[in-house]
Amino acid sequence: MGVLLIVRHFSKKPPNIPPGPTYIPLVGCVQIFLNSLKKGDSRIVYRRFREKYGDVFSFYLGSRLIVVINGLNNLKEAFVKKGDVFSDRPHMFTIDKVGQGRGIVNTSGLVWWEQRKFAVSALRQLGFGKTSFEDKVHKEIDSFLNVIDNLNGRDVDPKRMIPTAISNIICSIVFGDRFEYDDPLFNKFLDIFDENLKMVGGTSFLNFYPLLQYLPGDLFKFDKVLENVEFVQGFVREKVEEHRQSFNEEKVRDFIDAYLLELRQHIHGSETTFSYDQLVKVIGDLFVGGTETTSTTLRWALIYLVRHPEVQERMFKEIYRHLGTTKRPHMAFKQKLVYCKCVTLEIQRMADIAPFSVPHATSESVGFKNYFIPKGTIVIPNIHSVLKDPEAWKNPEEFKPERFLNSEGKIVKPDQFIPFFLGKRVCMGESLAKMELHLFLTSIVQRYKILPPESGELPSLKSNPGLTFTPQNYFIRFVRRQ
Ligand code: HEM
Repeated sequence: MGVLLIVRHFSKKPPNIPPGPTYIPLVGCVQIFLNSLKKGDSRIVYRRFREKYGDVFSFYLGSRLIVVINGLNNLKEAFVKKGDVFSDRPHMFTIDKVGQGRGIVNTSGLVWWEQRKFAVSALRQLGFGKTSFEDKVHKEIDSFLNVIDNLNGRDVDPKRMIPTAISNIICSIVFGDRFEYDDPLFNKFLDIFDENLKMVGGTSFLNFYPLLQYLPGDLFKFDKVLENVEFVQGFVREKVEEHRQSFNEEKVRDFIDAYLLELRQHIHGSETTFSYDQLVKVIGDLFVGGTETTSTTLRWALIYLVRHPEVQERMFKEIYRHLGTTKRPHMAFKQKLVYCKCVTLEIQRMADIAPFSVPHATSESVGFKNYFIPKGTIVIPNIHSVLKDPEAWKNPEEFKPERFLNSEGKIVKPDQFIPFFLGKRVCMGESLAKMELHLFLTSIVQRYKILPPESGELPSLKSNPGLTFTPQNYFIRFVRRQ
């Protein structure tokens, strides 16, 4: 009888929620469950559901209601027009354990608002994404090109060297320092990030079937994830302590100093969300947000370039015409490199690395498109439905940088170009990411031809679904231009 009552309780749907597939109480939608189990590509499942149930559909996983929103206008209506309601993060077992209600990426309400507002303003003051910041990126590009030079055109999998360069840029903003490529601690750091990104997909079952946490052993590797997070936080805490010892409020060196200064201003004030523990989480968020995304995009970029030598040559000709082979491709020249800009845009559209953004949640019950969405519902923005919308992009699966050029040779960027998403949670690192992508790609193409490996095997376009959609491992060669 008790079991029947529990099952009845969990089978009761709120009235008028968006349509969707049937589900088994406590298990949820079987298709989604099986797809998660075999780590399948949700883009395909969601496309089928959209065809059947419309632009706004819902399903259950475990006993959690999930709503998926498709199409640019609907995304704007939810995340911009009704952004106050659609911008929370969901409470979930793993996120709450890892995030502990701190930082930016996984928080909501006052903590999110204060920490994000401060971080955006501090990063801007430190020159984030501005021309004054460029030198730091160029310095990292120099080291990166050095590593490539030393390969002498041998086969290489760029999987490690790209995140090394990109995370070093975040290091220089946050810690005021960078690491050498062979620094053992830094490499351990990168290994741990890698390991956690691989394991985090498996842990998501705990969010929908929380009773699984009581199984003996570390079946979902979640204890290992927490151990890794603790290691990284320990390292960050040490850096914060070093900064505290040498802090001089007249000379703000980096993000940690900026935060320490802010903390001082709150010492005698009223209640505040600023604290050392918050700082450690915010730094973690800047690393996770700023490393994996840009690195993955660059790894995809090399794949598209090696598969499209004609695009490389057209980029090189444009760079050569304006800069020759030795002048650095500074941001000041970006406006001249119109075709190169189109290539970067098309790479981001095609790579579609965060097809479902980061899950949102409703902060209160809300009416949307004649449906009812209860408070605390998980909401997934389907960015993929917009970046590959056939009504906005002709032959959306075709790699075609010229699609961004109008008949006068000027760049036109349709509203559907939303790889950084939109609304209140829009990516905080957009300006830095754009700078990094432009400078890395133009610097690489200016100096090398990117070729398939000796075996001639072209890198695959298949992706590994995960937190971001990453390419499969591949080898290429960088051969210096004469
Ligand atoms: C090509 C590179 C990048 C892409 C495609 C990208 C994309 C995104 C997307 C889709 C979101 C989620 C928005 C949402 O919650 O709906 C996001 C959030 C975020 N991004 Fe990026 N990002 C990139 C680079 C960066 C960089 C370089 C940083 C550096 C600091 C960064 C920091 C963040 C942070 C902190 C958030 C969380 C914002 C919040 O929750 O309020 N991202 N990004």
